[in-house]
Amino acid sequence: MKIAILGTGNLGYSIAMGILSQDNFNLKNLYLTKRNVDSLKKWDKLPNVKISTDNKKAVRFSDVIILAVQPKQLQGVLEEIKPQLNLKRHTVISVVTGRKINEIESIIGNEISIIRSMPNTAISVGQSMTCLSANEKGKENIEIAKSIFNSLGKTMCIEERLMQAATVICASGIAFWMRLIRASTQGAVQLGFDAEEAQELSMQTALGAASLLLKSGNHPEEEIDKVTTPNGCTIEGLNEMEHQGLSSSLIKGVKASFEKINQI
Ligand SMILES: NC(=O)C1=CN([C@@H]2O[C@H](COP(=O)(O)OP(=O)(O)OC[C@H]3O[C@@H](n4cnc5c(N)ncnc54)[C@H](OP(=O)(O)O)[C@@H]3O)[C@@H](O)[C@H]2O)C=CC1
Ligand SMILES: O=C(O)[C@@H]1CCC=N1
Repeated sequence: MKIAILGTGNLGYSIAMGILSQDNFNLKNLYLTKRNVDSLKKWDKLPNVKISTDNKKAVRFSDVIILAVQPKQLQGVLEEIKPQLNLKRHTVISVVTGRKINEIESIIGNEISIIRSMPNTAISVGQSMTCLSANEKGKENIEIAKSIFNSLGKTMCIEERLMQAATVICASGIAFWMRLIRASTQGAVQLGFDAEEAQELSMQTALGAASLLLKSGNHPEEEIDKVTTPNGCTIEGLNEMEHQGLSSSLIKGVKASFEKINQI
């Protein structure tokens, strides 16, 4: 596969990390662009990686174009690469928040494959939850996007109207879960663990909770019932958390994030 990432910032870099660290990724060429390429220099010597400021050249040498610039930068990049795009050859994948497929089509046309994708930064370690939706032409090439993102985590094809919600739950969501892990770590330190031990306990417990639900297919409350011994310490802690608004504050945070995304 010949892939270009236009805008190798936080997310683009994470995608590149994921691609380059997968042994079985079918990669022929990875073109990485940004305006100041200093932060990408460490990859300069890899035989199948090209670092450049030249978006047009990156498009000419690639089949799959991943757009990972900030929302306000997208229009300029699309206008710049439009003359290089080949309707039959290229698949354009945008990870840009809040920019709809029809906005992209209004610049590069609707005869080219356009896929909107929402991964998260765990893509760097092959554990992203990535949502995908496509324009009519892109539906023919959705397997290309699936094969990229399935090798870097899991994918779900969704209706485009849900893409903003997916951004909050999965892309912003990773920050929400990190903050919960940090809060649990702080609790563990208060109970006597040193910081490093505390973080390890929190991280593995979070991983265990998610793995248990994924593998068993059970509802969280079914698993919670197995932990809450009657009159025990777990229900005491859980109820206090709920009195303080744990679920409510999470839901309100998700809603606030969703309201903001519609203004981006
Ligand atoms: N960060 C995240 O976790 C997630 C981000 N997203 C979305 O992904 C996109 C990127 O986000 P993020 O990585 O955080 O942002 P960054 O600002 O870190 O990355 C954007 C990159 O684009 C580069 N860039 C800007 N203009 C151009 C240009 N004309 N040509 C080539 N490169 C350019 C910038 O580098 P330079 O200035 O050197 O050119 C920068 O490295 C955004 O739309 C964001 O909403 C989606 C999901 C998760
Ligand atoms: O915070 C943001 O706007 C972007 C989108 C999701 C993650 N980062």
